[in-house]
Amino acid sequence: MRDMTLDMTIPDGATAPALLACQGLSFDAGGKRLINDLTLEIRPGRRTLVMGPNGAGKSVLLRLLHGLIAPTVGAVLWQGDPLDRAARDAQAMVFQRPVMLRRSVLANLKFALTVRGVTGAARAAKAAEALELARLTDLARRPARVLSGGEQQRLALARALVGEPRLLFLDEPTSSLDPASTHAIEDLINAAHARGVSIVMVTHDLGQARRMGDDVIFLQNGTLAEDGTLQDVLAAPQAPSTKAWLEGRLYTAP
Ligand SMILES: Nc1ncnc2c1ncn2[C@@H]1O[C@H](COP(=O)(O)OP(=O)(O)OP(=O)(O)O)[C@@H](O)[C@H]1O
Repeated sequence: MRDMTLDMTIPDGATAPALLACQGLSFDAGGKRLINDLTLEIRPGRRTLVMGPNGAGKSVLLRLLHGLIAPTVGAVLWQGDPLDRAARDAQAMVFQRPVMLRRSVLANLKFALTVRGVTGAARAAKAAEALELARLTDLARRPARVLSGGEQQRLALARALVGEPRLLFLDEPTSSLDPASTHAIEDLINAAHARGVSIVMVTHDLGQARRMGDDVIFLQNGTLAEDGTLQDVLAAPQAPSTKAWLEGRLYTAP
């Protein structure tokens, strides 16, 4: 895992240049425009939440930002340059339902390290450290697929973090977990954030948003309804759709 001393060099995300940015980003599929003319920035050292109603395009946006799908119009920039292999290697993504190798917990972690070129004693040490961090040491030899949902998600996070990403995408990582497992995942995410990992997370959970969010991006029908600091947006939402969503109402365009 990352050296704690690195924390001292992390710039204040509120003023630092964007880690990720896009301008006029659009994505079409199935004859529909799913993401429409999005311009936004992800700032380093921040926990950015992506929120909005079902079908707003949150998952599609995450896949675009992570380079899993290519935009129809526009480009995603990583520190000002087009997304390339090196930029993608500096990122990781955890999905709502993690996909595990049909091998042990430890083997899943070792595989992730091997893919990143970490082998031998360094791999063993990093895998052990990740097991400890995710509180999975006692389950190291268990087949990953028999773990509970919460344990699997802790493993998915540990597996994402062994690559020491600078940016971690999370797509509703706790939506199928109970409160205790949710807190364990939130603790892991916050520990990574404290070590300097920037976070972009989709969530529907306002309580989680209040616990975890620095910035927020609100989507509505593939369009940016509103973005800003979470505090500002929660205190005084500007877009009617954001206001309706926060009040638990169905938004109908005027
Ligand atoms: N490859 C695709 N082809 C056609 N339509 C797609 C494709 N991928 C996503 N969609 C559609 O795009 C819309 C946005 O999907 P997306 O999964 O991003 O929504 P979301 O905001 O993450 O929703 P939820 O909160 O329900 O997870 C949906 O209507 C979905 O059916």
